[in-house]
Amino acid sequence: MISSRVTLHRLGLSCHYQTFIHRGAIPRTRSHPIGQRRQQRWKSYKQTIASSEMLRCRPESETLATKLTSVERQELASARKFFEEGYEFLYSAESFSQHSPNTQTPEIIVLGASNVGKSSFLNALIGRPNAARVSQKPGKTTMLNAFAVGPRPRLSDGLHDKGTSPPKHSLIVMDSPGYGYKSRSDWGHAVVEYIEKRSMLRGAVVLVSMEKKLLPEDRWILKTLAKFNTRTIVVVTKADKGGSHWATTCREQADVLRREMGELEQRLGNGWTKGSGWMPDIYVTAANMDNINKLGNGGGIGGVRLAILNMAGFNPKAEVEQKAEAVAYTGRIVSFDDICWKVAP
Ligand SMILES: Nc1nc2c(ncn2[C@@H]2O[C@H](COP(=O)(O)OP(=O)(O)OP(=O)(O)O)[C@@H](O)[C@H]2O)c(=O)[nH]1
Ligand SMILES: [Mg+2]
Repeated sequence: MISSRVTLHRLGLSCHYQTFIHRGAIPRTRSHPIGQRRQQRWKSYKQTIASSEMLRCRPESETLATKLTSVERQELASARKFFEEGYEFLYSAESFSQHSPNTQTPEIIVLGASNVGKSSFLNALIGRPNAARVSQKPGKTTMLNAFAVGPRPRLSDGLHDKGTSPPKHSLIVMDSPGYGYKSRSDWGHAVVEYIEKRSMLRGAVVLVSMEKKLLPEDRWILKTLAKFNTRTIVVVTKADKGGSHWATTCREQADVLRREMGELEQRLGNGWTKGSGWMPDIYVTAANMDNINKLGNGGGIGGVRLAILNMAGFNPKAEVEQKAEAVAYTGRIVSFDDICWKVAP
């Protein structure tokens, strides 16, 4: 077994050990030496996950946590600022016809089995532990719930619909009911119609629990996304439940997912390809994401924020790169502070 110190070293992570102890997040048993040893391992493991903003399984990569360049660090900070800027709950919809019309704001949808952590993920994304309701019992979210997030966009005249009030936020994130155990029987219809017809949908984030093997429903949702050529990011959740083998299990899970998406690409041949239809980097998140302050960043949520912004058409990278390298940029600059979205293709 890899010792905790080696694990930390290999992942290139900083140590937030003291912070955890002071916050009382970890019960301490001083008297029993074996108990102490076990506890020590657990602490190291928790801090390993908690202290990385960018936990992702990259194809052919040994490590899960990428050592960040200063540009990437700035991008992560920009993405965080975007998502934590503010949010508003918009509406709940049971069927496609109940969605509010939207011709301006990019949307993304969070999908996954019941209890996989979709609502917790949304809360972690926007840094608001209580925005979407979370429960230990499967079947908590029963409708598609729309949340507007991010800064107020500055729209040029051509982009703003006349006669409507301008949107207050730049992106809509749709929480969804889970499939599988305790889900509504007509779940599939409402979600498939949304994926097929929602014109402002820019992509989906599919959550898969590290605890479970890929479910038939996971395969089905990936196939549906592929069929309608919807850009897809996959996130493995609950990595904290994997014990000392969490990294290996996440990597194996990521390989299975990549193989599945690669086969769909071959079978459908409709342009849903690696890198543009489905993303080969698979992100890993972990632990108590419903309590953001306890964990700091909810595992690799930073990297997912960035991936979502790219998927939705925002481009914090251009701004960061331009600042970092101070080069003359002749293309269109999408500034983060004064964010506006790329014109839809
Ligand atoms: N250990 C651990 N628990 C998590 C994680 N993410 C979420 N949970 C817990 O998993 C349970 C389900 O979380 P939800 O966010 O409600 O899951 P959901 O996918 O929205 O569930 P439904 O709405 O019922 O489909 C809650 O008790 C969460 O606290 C995680 O990364 N690690
Ligand atoms: Mg939910």
